Amino acid sequence: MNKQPIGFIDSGVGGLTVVIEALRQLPNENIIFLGDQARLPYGPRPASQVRAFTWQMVNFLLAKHIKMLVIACNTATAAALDDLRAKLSIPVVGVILPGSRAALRSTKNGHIGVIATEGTVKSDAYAKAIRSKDSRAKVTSMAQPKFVPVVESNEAHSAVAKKVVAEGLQPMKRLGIDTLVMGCTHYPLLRPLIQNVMGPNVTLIDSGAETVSEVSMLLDYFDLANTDNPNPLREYHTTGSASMFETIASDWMGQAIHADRVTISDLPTDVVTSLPTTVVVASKNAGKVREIAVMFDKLGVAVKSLADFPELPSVQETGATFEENARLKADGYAQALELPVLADDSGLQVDALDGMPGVFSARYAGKGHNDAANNAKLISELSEVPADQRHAHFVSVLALARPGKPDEDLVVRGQVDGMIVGIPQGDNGFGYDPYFYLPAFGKTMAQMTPDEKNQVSHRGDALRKLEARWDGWFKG
Ligand SMILES: O=P(O)(O)OP(=O)(O)OP(=O)(O)OC[C@H]1O[C@@H](n2cnc3c(O)ncnc32)[C@H](O)[C@@H]1O
Ligand SMILES: [Mg+2]
Repeated sequence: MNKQPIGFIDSGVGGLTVVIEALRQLPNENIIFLGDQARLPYGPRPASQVRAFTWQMVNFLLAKHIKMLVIACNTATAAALDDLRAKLSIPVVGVILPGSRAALRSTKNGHIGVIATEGTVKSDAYAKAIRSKDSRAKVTSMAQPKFVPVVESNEAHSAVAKKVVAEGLQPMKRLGIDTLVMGCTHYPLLRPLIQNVMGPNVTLIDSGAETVSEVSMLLDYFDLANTDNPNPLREYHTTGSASMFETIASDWMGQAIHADRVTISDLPTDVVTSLPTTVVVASKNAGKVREIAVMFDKLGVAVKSLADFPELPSVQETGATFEENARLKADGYAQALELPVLADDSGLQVDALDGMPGVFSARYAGKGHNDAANNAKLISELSEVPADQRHAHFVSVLALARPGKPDEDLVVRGQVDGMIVGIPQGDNGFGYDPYFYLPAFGKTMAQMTPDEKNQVSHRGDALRKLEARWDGWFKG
């Protein structure tokens, strides 16, 4: 379960058609909406400018820690979806593909009409998406530049709207289409008028509603759904007039809506780096990566490990302390990958062995070392030491590094105390776990479930310290 909000953006109020559907289909989700009414309409603008505006809105939402982004705007989807997907690691959902799929499901004669803004029509995004699924489909697209201004000036129910819609759709009527995609999230507000002009034999496709079905599926797929939320968050922001937004939104959503104004100059111009959406755990030890991923999963941050970057040269662990090695690994990989990197350097310190194996824990057995060989050496070194004098400590030092800032790592240390037993017990965990006995729990670390281990272990201890500080460190 993930309690972070889902972010929705649109050029204006039109994207609320998607939000309304989200409220219906996903009532437990926290929702933040931003409409860029001050710079509306997006339709006639060059794609590069739409992309730049879209990024500003996205940055605003990233700073609010969204777990998924919905581009509730066809023009912005056509201009920016690929770019956003390439650079963000939260799932990004656009409106064009879901709308295209629905149109293909609906059409019987294979001729689909699309009405959209100039930008969307020019991009040919619907025709491309529809034909990529069915190359025989015939798609006729037409720009309707007057529809968005009618909706945004709260005229959707007026005689003006009726005239604009009737005139705009005349050429569409003669084509023999049986399905019409409302390829702009503003258009569903004009739905009765559009249906009236097109007649009962043409099925209207509301891309927004289809989009929410896709959102719902992705929430399940990425295990991001919020299943228990008695007081869901509903936040509405506009770069234009809050009262105008409130009037249209309240009328349309059938309830009083409160909106906040965000001035354009307050929209971040750079990609927000306050909290990353992906962290690379710089470890080749799968056991460690599994334990660390638990915390980031909870924070909604995607985790990659060195296994995802097989070409990367290894950083040598030449330090004399856990901290030195953790920093070497975190900094080395962060500079190479240009991503935030978390490294763990950890090990076992046995009092009777003067703190050995310590930083040599992974390679204690020397050449050809592995867990079994390391454990065998440990037991042989301790063969003369009585059971009640085998005090030992697991230590984990975590270093979090950002590219370009090697001197500013966030470093935390966790520890757990126990005893080394002569007979291994338990199959969980990794490394020295079957020999590390915790008297207070009456079992070894390898007899604990992953959850239990995380609650008592050196790494769990360090991760909790990291979690408490990492937000401030990133923003600082
Ligand atoms: O350096 P990376 O790639 O992260 O993986 P590694 O296994 O080499 O990791 P270290 O250099 O930090 O060495 C830590 C060793 O200490 C041991 N160790 C650390 N944490 C442990 C844990 O939670 N349970 C059991 N053994 C652990 C284990 O043998 C590890 O290989
Ligand atoms: Mg190592």
